[in-house]
Amino acid sequence: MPYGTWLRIGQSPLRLLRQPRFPAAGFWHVSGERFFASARSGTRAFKKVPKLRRAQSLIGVGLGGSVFLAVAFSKAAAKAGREDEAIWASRRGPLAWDAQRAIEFAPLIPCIGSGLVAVTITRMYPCQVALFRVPANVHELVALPLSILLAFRFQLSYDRWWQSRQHVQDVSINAVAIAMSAANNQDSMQLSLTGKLKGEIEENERRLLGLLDAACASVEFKLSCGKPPHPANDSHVWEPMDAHLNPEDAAAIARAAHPVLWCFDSIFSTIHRGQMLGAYSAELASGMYERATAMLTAFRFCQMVLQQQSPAPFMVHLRTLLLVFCVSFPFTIIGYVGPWGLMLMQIALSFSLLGIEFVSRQMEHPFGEDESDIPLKQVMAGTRGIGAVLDLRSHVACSELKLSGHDVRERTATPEQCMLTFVGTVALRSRLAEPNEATLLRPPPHRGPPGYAGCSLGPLVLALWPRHRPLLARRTRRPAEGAKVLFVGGVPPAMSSETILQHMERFGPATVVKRCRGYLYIKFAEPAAVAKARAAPEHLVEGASLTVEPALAKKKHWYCQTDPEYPVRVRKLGTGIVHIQNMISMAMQRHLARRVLSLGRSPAGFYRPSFAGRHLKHRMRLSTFCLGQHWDTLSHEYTNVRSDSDGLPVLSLSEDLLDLACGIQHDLDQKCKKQMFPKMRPQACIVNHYTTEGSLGLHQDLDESESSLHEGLPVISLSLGCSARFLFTMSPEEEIRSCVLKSGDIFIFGGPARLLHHGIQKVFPNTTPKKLQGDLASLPGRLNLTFRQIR
Ligand SMILES: O=C(O)CCC(=O)C(=O)O
Ligand SMILES: [Fe+2]
Repeated sequence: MPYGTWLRIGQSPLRLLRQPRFPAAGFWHVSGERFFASARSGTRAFKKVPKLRRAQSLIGVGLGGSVFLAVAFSKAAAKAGREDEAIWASRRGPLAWDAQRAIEFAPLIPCIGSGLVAVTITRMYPCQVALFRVPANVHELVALPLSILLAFRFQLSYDRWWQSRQHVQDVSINAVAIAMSAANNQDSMQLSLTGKLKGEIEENERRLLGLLDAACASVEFKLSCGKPPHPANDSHVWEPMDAHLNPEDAAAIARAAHPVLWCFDSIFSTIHRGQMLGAYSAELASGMYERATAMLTAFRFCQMVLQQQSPAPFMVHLRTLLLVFCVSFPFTIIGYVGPWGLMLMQIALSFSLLGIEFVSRQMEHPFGEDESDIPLKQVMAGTRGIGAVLDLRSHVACSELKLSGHDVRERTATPEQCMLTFVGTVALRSRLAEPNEATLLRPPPHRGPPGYAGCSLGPLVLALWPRHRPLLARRTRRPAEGAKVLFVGGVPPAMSSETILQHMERFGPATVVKRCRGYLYIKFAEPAAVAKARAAPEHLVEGASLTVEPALAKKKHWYCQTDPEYPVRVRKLGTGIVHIQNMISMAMQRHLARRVLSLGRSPAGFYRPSFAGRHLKHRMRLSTFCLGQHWDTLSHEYTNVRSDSDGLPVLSLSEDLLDLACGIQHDLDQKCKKQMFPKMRPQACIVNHYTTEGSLGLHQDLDESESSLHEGLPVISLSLGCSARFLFTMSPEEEIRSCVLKSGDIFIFGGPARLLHHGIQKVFPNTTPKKLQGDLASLPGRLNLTFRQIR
């Protein structure tokens, strides 16, 4: 049909075509008509519009050139070993033609089919194409719900993949942590125990290590459904599930209907037995139980992901819309673009929309044999090695460990140091394949106590390099006077200071500087004696295990943040409400963490309080202990003894903590250049510990004296460890606001906001700063210290 006829015939039905309904139809509209015309009448149409032809050629060359450049860049990146940039050229890229390609083209086939039908129609009935067109508005109506569903689907599947990956990691990390807690404790026990009991404890520890190893192997087996992983996800070393189990356990796991549950059941009973044998303190055991429960929870999550598909109504609806949209698309643009353009657009649209759906489907099943599936064996391999590494340690006495050729034999080490040295060695040997785990287990960089110097390479090298000795001395920043004083915690109320002094004098001449409830300070004549006392594996006095750490030097404001990585920011959240981000230095945070741990472990340490509900007593979702004055959660009074639990005298509030609270107020005033709150001198400090399941309902701190409340003396709250969402409001009728309190943050409320309603809604797991993880390893979660003046 000649070109003129086409236009003439097209007057009535094809008038529609002139109204650009499809995006960018203006340009393509003309070109499409001319293309169809040219198909019938040779190249006449193009000859008439040479500019248009040039433009089309330029666009073609531009697109082709971009693809060529992208591929060339990817190839160059692949050659340079930059796998992350080699997307197009990699064996997972869209241009790969083997089964490794990450994107499937198969779903394009039906869509290409409908494109071909549309092209055939335009060829056969060029004058009637308008009759076959689906109005663009219909497509727009379908496009909106479709894009919402696709975005939702993609996000959820990606989260599902990523969360599963994290949960697999959690299984592995918690297994390592339990193994290390057990072995670390075992080390200190070994030195004080002999005979049958020691044998039983050792046997129990070996069993626990074997069970943890079997738990990891059985979790892998269950999640991979026994199928071998993709070669890229395989691990070099993979022993059978029962490789480290004793013969009875090996037989039992073979018989067990559900080996994973059997392993966890046995892990729980082994921890319990360790506790019965006296190998693990209640706190240590409860930490281990918590980690074992976290492992089980993580496994359960992965199992749910394995078994649970996305709900059918959602999937059916999404895919129906998708199919309707993609298959009918060529009939919307029919007549607007030429056959080639139509096919290209159809392929591009189907590829992008179906691509989202099929990528989502791949991620929805994160366990399997595909390369993009979670590398279960690789994640677990590092953990499975840990049993052997810990076993190995028992053959290598800590005092003989050599760290990268530097003999540290001269340094007598505490179990804590041994652990750090050991972990350092493990990391150096790269026994833990996973970079995350190695980072997690790496000892925190040396900052504080000089005794740690033997445990990390940096200070050791500095110490051996004379030019840098002054630098090292500065980093330890403990004045000579402070270095002679030792803080002794865990002191039972009935134990006399003389008895403790007698015990300590074996390290050097000493005097008692100050005796408080629950702890005391000893001053030695020589700083070396402090190091010796700290290096002793245990301080058992009249059956009580005392904890020691160097006392803090009294240096003004040394607790303040100086690290530019953590900028201090004062946020005024309302009249009388201030949040100071990152106020407390990492050195102080570590010191506080150790102090809280040592006090919390003593007899008057952490307990789980209850509060009186209307009919029943409820247990609070946190553990607590008080310093200075005890806050009775049942009678809501401050007392000198723990009247709502064991009746023990409350631990004293040490002067350094008191100074800290006063210093914080002083510093805040300096920063804000005015007095922010009436001056408060704390008489009580409540120390709370929240696990990641912990929370504290909205409440007011009302139990201080009327005058304290009336004057608006502030409550100062200091956070350590995991971050938490803190809720607050002036009255329950008003909007509840929230802020995230991170480790080292201070929250103060006082003045007109003294009766603020506040609480902790959620503790975010795995948010403890890396440098603090080592100190809080046996008490993961969040710590909070609130200072208040009672009278
Ligand atoms: O943990 C916190 O941040 C709040 C503690 C608290 O409100 C309290 O102990 O009264
Ligand atoms: Fe409170």
